[in-house]
Amino acid sequence: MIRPRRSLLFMPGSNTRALEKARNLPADGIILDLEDSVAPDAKAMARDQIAKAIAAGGFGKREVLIRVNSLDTPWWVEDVTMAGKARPDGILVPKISTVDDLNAIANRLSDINAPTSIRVWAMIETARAVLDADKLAAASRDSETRLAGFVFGPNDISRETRIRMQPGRATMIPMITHCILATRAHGLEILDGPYSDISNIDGFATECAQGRDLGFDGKTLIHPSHIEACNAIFTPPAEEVEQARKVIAAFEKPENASRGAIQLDGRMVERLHADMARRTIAIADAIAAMGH
Ligand SMILES: CC(C)(COP(=O)(O)OP(=O)(O)OC[C@H]1O[C@@H](n2cnc3c(N)ncnc32)[C@H](O)[C@@H]1OP(=O)(O)O)[C@@H](O)C(=O)NCCC(=O)NCCSC(=O)C[C@H](O)C(=O)O
Ligand SMILES: [Mg+2]
Repeated sequence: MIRPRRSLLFMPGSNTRALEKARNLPADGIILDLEDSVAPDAKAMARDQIAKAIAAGGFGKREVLIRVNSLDTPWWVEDVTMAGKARPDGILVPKISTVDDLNAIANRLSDINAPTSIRVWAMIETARAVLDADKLAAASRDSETRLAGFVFGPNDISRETRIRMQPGRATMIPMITHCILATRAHGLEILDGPYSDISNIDGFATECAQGRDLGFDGKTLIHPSHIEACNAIFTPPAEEVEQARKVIAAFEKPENASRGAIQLDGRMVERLHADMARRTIAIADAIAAMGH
């Protein structure tokens, strides 16, 4: 089943107001954070608050992820244990670098008999993770890892590598493309990292459209004011959906049953375009079902 992931909004697990607001925001998903946005002395409180928020429900069709702390911290075991019991749709694990990291998360989830419905998302935000993106994505073939996809983390990549984050992202495009190829080679999803310049709505929209064109399935966000533009940019336009329906209808005609390529409105279309069209329609239908 295709699930729209145009917009996934991060919020600090320690921010009661944000957790409350999340129930009514038109994001496709929310990421309840225990990592960077939560101070060390607020980790326990945030963990408790997230568990209570998920138990209270009210997030509707929004996908709910918990971002736990990374494996090199004293908090991750308690974070994953809470998440396994709280039963979000998934957990997002920062600074995954090796398949052993993925296995450590899988083992903890298995030790606490966490339901298999809880999927794992890996943040790709270390140099090692980018270099080994294919190996990490290949680990999804072992269902024990529960790996559903990647989230690109430009801030940590910049911190570790000293590669600068610049408007237009020329410095980061090679690694973004490398990560996107790795996910697609193994049938995974991948979400773009957040845009920090909250008030620069034009800059945000430009980066969002670039992320879509590079092949991301959606974008992670840090502020509610980014949700609407993000949803609009990652929604297939009506004319694209209409064209997709025409392509499918054309190949369903009896006279085209044995043809691999046909002419439609002056353009060549092949059966691979019908496959792409079916995906466009599926995602458009899934977005319509979200109701926002
Ligand atoms: C950045 C913020 C701290 C700004 O917060 P604030 O100053 O309160 O913003 P506003 O006054 O503009 O807020 C207006 C209203 O919207 C609510 N709000 C704000 N942000 C969120 C949110 N993320 N989710 C839900 N609701 C939100 C405020 O409560 C206000 O509501 P109201 O009271 O009704 O007026 C803040 O936006 C924030 O904390 N954002 C998330 C930060 C975060 O999670 N960071 C971690 C993810 S990014 C990352 O980790 C990078 C990655 O790992 C990498 O390496 O690249
Ligand atoms: Mg990060």
